[in-house]
Amino acid sequence: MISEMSPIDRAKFVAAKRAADLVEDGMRVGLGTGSTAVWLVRCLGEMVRERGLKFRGVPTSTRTAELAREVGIEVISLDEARWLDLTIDGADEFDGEQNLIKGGGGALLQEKIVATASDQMVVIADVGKEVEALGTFPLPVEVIPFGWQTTQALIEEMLVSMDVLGRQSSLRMNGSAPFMTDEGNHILDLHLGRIGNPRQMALTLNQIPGIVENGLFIDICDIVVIGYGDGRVELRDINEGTVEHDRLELDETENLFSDLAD
Ligand SMILES: O=C(CO)[C@H](O)[C@H](O)COP(=O)(O)O
Repeated sequence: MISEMSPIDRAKFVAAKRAADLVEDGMRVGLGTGSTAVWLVRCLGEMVRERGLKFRGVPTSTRTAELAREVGIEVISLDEARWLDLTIDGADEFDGEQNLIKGGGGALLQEKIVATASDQMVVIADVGKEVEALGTFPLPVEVIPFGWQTTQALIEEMLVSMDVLGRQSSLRMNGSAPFMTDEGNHILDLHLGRIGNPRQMALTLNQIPGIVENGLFIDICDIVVIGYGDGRVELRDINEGTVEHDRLELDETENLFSDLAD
């Protein structure tokens, strides 16, 4: 029931629900990873089952692929799709230019490949993800396991040369073992505090051997759909320069939530 949802979950849900309405018959759609993306996939599954929506989804992780199949979405690989109409995904942070930090769920590599192969990337996020400058959320960097400590040392040296204040990094763990991505890599989380020049940071990081990809998404996101705990939704389109306001009626949301929770 909606009353049992925390404001943050409600905010994630309404953003996901609004973004699901952007999916049209015949589209090839990238499906993100994370708790907000879970709502998206459930909403889309409901639209497939109840309204006969016909689209094909390209998941950005094995978790999302499993859920998508479970809710009745036709799943194809990126190579089958080749190019996508739309990707809808969550984010850990977004700034006023719609640059992002992603990878909190460890799926940044597939997420970046899929988003880059899309005509449009739509981010769904609760309002708490908006920041003035990226970097409060630790920046995830995917590294290959071979020599990861050397890669970590090179990253820390690079941060010193870039005069970045926060230079600490930590290997992401899953219990007592290093976290493994879908590609069998590790994640280093960089505790930077504030990233003054995200574009330069993204380019410089990717020049270090051993780094597969970093979680900075620069100039990739076209639309951000921001959800609020009271059911309000704001849709910002950076290319069109438009801002649209909407509100999901809580009764409607409540019904959807209890249906989808089943
Ligand atoms: O980048 C991601 C996964 O790699 C997620 O999109 C990001 O972590 C946001 O997750 P959530 O919707 O659970 O807050």
